[in-house]
Amino acid sequence: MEIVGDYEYNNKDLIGHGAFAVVFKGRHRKKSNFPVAIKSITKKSLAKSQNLLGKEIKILKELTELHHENVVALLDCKESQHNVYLVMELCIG
Ligand SMILES: Nc1ncnc2c1ncn2[C@@H]1O[C@H](COP(=O)(O)OP(=O)(O)OP(=O)(O)O)[C@@H](O)[C@H]1O
Repeated sequence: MEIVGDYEYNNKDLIGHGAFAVVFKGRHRKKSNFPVAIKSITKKSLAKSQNLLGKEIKILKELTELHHENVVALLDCKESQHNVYLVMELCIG
């Protein structure tokens, strides 16, 4: 299991990938019935897309403030030596 703050994911549980990130299905470490999506961005690719990521975090934070059922909330942001992680509510369907 990979640990991201209060959350964890298994490398096998890949959901998808976008222009600069891979997204895994994960969960809260203490609440196993609390599923999340963990977006992992390598710092290498960050160098190319720093502006894009900055905008995405800003927008996600603003949207999270709305507490709207149709808007995915950003739960946490963490970084390791090589990666930046965005922990979000998991969208199903
Ligand atoms: N919160 C989430 N819940 C469930 N699946 C998600 C979530 N966020 C992303 N995904 C899945 O991971 C894939 C990649 O997401 P990501 O945000 O990296 O890229 P994208 O939005 O598809 O494209 P781009 O990189 O161009 O913005 C998505 O297509 C989706 O299938």
